[in-house]
Amino acid sequence: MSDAAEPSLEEIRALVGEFPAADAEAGEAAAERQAQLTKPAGSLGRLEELALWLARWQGRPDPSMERPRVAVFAGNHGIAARGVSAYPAEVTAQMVANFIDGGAAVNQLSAWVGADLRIYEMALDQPTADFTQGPAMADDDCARAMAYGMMSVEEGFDAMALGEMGIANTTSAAALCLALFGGEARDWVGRGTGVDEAGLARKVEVVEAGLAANPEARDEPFEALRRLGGYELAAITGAVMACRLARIPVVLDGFTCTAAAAVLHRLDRHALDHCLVAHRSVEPGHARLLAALGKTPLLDLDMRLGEASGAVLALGLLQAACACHNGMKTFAEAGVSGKD
Ligand SMILES: O=C(O)c1ccc[n+]([C@@H]2O[C@H](COP(=O)([O-])O)[C@@H](O)[C@H]2O)c1
Ligand SMILES: Cc1cc2nc[nH]c2cc1C
Repeated sequence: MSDAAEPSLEEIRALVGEFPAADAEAGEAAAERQAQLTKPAGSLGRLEELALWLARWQGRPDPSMERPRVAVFAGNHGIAARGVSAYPAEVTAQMVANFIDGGAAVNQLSAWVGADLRIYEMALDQPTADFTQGPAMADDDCARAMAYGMMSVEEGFDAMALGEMGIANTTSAAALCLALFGGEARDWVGRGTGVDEAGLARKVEVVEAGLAANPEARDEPFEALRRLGGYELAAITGAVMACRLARIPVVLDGFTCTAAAAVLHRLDRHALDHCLVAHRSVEPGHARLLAALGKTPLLDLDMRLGEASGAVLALGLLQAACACHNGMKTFAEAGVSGKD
């Protein structure tokens, strides 16, 4: 039974219909300034696009990246017991301890960009159910995880970088993508933390068994999330929604994080307009997913770590885009001759 204070999945789903559009006026004002900056038109390439995208979603002609937040959600998965990861399930909690202690890659990268890093640990001692046997989450557990992710979003941040930690979650993400976008299990499955050939074959089997046990996952995106996702994935879906409602730009990390956000794309193809994908993960399903979403990642650094590492790197590029956009002189200010 769902508590009166806790929203149901239906109530959360209804929020998609309330998603605001970007601020076109702020975008136009930013574009007008950009056209006057001391560079050949378009010569800063995607840095120019990034500045305009930030301006539209922040609703200001001078986009800011002084206050970025990083949110990493951690959860455990019942399917971890099926030998689908190169690492044991205990690593999820051990890495959370490492994040809190400051010893992980995401800590160093967050310090490098000056981001506020938050770790959200989600009932690590209670993994989701094994989705080869039925739904991973009950309705109210999934709704609660989504609401938890939504609550991580506070006003006052310039952008939100999202990421996850959860042993076995690349298998969950693969099953989710198969339910959302179709194809074959092998199209969405990869080596994750580094499984061998036998591990890869087990991942394919587990994804196929998951879809066989949860045929309803193909019918509706939130059902796919509930049946095949995990707590950290549901929290990411919720955080992406809350950012959209607050018009906070989002930077998505790798395959697992993008898969969680993709649930919303299947409900509304403009639902992820406030999101950019930081990098293309080595996980082969990520390229396929990016194509399905029509998103071009910013970076391709052969990374496959997760924990928001790629997303935080991309925050650095957003800061560079803002520095140029706000700090450069115009042709008139600098006394540089324009195009003939
Ligand atoms: O998101 C990605 O692109 C990604 C690719 C490979 C591994 N990961 C991370 O590794 C864990 C999942 O890998 P696995 O092999 O346990 O499914 C999880 O903690 C993720 O953060 C993440
Ligand atoms: C060590 C380790 C660190 C991680 N960070 C995110 N996912 C991870 C998976 C493992 C195995």
